[in-house]
Amino acid sequence: MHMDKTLVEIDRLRLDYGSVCAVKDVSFRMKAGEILAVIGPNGSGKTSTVECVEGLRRPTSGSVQVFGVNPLKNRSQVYREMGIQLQEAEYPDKIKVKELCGLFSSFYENPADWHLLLQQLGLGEKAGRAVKKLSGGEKQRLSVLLALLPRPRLLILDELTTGLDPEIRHGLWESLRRIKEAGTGILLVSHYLDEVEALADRLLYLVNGQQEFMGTQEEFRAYVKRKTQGEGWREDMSLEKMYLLISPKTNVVTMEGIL
Ligand SMILES: Nc1ncnc2c1ncn2[C@@H]1O[C@H](COP(=O)(O)OP(=O)(O)OP(=O)(O)O)[C@@H](O)[C@H]1O
Repeated sequence: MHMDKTLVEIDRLRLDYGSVCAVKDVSFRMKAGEILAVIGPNGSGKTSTVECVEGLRRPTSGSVQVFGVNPLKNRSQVYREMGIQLQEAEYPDKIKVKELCGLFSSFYENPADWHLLLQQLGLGEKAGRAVKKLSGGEKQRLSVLLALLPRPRLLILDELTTGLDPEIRHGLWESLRRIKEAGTGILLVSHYLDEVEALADRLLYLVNGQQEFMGTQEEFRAYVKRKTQGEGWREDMSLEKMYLLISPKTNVVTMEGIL
């Protein structure tokens, strides 16, 4: 296994979209066999950061290395060992689940067994169904399956379990733990902090493109306690409660003036 290997190394990443600075000064390393969760409010730069890792965006400054190379310049090499969960992929109207699995498998030299993955993800019965006709949760699971086909060393998941029922969510978490134990690094973008709490070894917390915190869940606990100076603090707080305690307050819509 590649347990001791650095998978991702980001140094002082900055990404501007014209006059908008989406990512300001982000630096971290990610190792094989760890789950790193990227958290933060809407628009805080999570997807932009991850897209730099995927080699889809050119950093304005700073450097990004994946498997020791620049993912922008070596995309095909990197993609052989990177699995990306595509959120809003459009597929031909009539393509069936099994056809899509076969097609994606043909991209890789040694793909994972998609028949087995279909069973494991509870999609065994849907092999002959048109992808367009799957439910939201089924499409979501199919996107995870496609990301696993390259037997990735690095798996990138954006909003993994949106729209999934509790049983399937928990089943997926268990699968991810096994995948991690086998040495795959998982970069997880999520607003579901119960999911992050259950899975992540380390957290990258972004606010306005700035890296506010990077460290383990234990370290995050200490960080929140320090930052709030104990105000509103409780020792048994969930990650979500801690997050709410320190997150920038946004306007709350009330029904006054609407009704
Ligand atoms: N293609 C683009 N062109 C211009 N601005 C963009 C573009 N993509 C993102 N942005 C802006 O960059 C900032 C960061 O966006 P990004 O999508 O990385 O945030 P995010 O943390 O992933 O948000 P969310 O939680 O809503 O998915 C936001 O202000 C967003 O409006």
